[in-house]
Formats: sequence, structure tokens, C-alpha cells
Amino acid sequence: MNAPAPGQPLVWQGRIDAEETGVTTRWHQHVRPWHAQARGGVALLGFACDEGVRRNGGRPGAAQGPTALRQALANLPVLGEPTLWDSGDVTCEGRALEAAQATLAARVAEVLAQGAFPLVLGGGHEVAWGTFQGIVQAELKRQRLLIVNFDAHFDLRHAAQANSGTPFRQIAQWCQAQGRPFDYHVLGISRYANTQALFDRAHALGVRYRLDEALQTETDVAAARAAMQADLAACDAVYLTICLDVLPAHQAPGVSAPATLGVPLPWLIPLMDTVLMSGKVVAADIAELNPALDRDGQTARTGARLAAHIARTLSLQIA
Ligand SMILES: N=CN[C@@H](CCC(=O)O)C(=O)O
Ligand SMILES: [Mn+2]
Ligand SMILES: [Mn+2]
Repeated sequence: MNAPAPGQPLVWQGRIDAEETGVTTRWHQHVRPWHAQARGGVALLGFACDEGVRRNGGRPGAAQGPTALRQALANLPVLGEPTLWDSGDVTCEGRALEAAQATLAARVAEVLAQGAFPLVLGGGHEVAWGTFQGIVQAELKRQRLLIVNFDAHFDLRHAAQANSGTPFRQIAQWCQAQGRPFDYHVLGISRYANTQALFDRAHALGVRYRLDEALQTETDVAAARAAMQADLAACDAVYLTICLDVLPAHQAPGVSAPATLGVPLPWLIPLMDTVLMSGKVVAADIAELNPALDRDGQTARTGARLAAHIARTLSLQIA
């Protein structure tokens, strides 16, 4: 174990292969603290919050998600990723979810303004309202923002208070108020984890979705990719959001609401690639990791793999 570099959080430490020949760099040796002069690359930003999960009647614990994801990322080998920054965590003080989301939005906008790609580590899926607002605040001068969500749930709930089940309904209402299109494409929806009211709302809002049961074979995935291409071609920018409960429970047990069927990892990755290779993704987040419910760090490792995959794939497109 090595000591962290000055200014770096303690979490960025891990194995060093000092006697090895060739390139042995791992993430903990590559990640740098975010600063005012930082430009380009990928900026990790933690959203240490599960107040939305608590308000939604779920199982809290996702506030520890960002630390668990960083720990799982720390020992991964560097594979040509762009500059990696750690922009620290946004925390939720007490029940002040809305304040935490507003802070996250400001931090996402700051990262975008400095020409970096915000990769937000959740946190409950209430992270989405913050990430989205940050993209909007950055005024990317792009008219048509497509949201691609990998999730067993629509998260289009009506509720007295914002929570982890409401972010895309909040976004839909905001878009309506602004006279902007609500472009929302969800993959992995479980028939058995969403009420008829949510399916009806999705239809009313023009949401494109694909059920988990229609994402189980290579042929299914090819069809889903083709359908997504049309949405990707029609938009100017993409916000990619991944709710880890889109994966089967045996691959992602450490979430508030594990999926009975889910979209298996070997299919999730090529679907994500279709989105990433559009070259239009401007920000991404990974939500719902709850380390307290995880088994042997499996969900954290999977979330870290997805985060690293996003960073590596982006390196093909950004400096
Ligand atoms: N972000 C999660 N949203 C889901 C949770 C469902 C559950 O806890 O069973 C939702 O509200 O539908
Ligand atoms: Mn979900
Ligand atoms: Mn969700």
C-alpha cells in the first residue's frame, strides 16, 4: 500500500507492481485532484446521498456508494483512459436532498465548463435530477438532449417530495415548462417492478422503452441497438444514466431493489457502447450502489467496471 499523494483522498491507494516490467499503472496512481485550472479528461464526482431512496421507501445505504466505487476503481489497470480527475463528493446534510441536488448541478456545470466529462458516482437515482440540471446549467447550446437510462424502473413517479423514483418525472415537467422536448429512452424496464400508472405515464410522455425480457439474447440486443440508433441520430447530446438494478440480482445484489430478471452484463456493455460511440454523450452517472447490501464487493466491482469502460470508451473521442 502506498501513501496517497498530497491533496488526494485516502481512498486512492492500492497495489503497486514495483518489480514488474512494462506498464503497471493503476487508477490510484493515475487519478489527480480536480482544480480550477483542470481542463479536459474525465472528472469523477461523488453524490454521497440516499435521502431519495429513504423518501421512496427503499433501503438506504447508497450514500456510501461513491467511496465503494472509488475503492473498486483504485486497483484497476489504466488502459489508455484520458486524464482522470477526482472532484470529491457532494454530500446530503440531513434531509436536505434538494440542496444536495442543487450543489451537484453546480459542480457538474463547473466540470463541463472546464471541458471535462462529468462521471457522477451515486448515490440513489435522485442523482439524475442533479446531473440533468448541471447539464442544462452548462448551456451547451445543444437543443435536443436525449436521456438514455439503463434501469428496471421508469422513475417517473408522482410524489409529494422528490425522491429516487421521481427524477425523470421532474425532468419531464421541467422540459414541459421550458417548452423543450422530453427525450427519454429506458432499457431494462421490468414489467413486475412498475405499476400500470407508470406504464401509462411513460406512454403519455412519449417515452421509448424496452423491457428486460426483450433484452435476453443477441438478436434482442441487435434490435434494441437499431432502435436506439434512431434516437441517437436525432439528438444533439446525450445524458447517460445507469441504475445498477438494471442488472440481474445475482450480478448486482448490492442495490435497494434487486432485479429478478434484469439485463445481463454481457448485453448491457454493447448496449452502452452503442450510446457511447455516438460521440454525443456529455455526462454520465452510475446510481443505486448500496455497499451495505453488497456481496463480496461484487456490485461495486461491476459498477467500477462500467465506470472504467465509460472512461476508456470516451478516450477514443476526447483528449
Ligand atoms: N430508483 C428507484 N426507483 C424505484 C424503486 C422501486 C423499489 O424500491 O421497489 C421506483 O420508485 O420504482
Ligand atoms: Mn432502478
Ligand atoms: Mn432508477
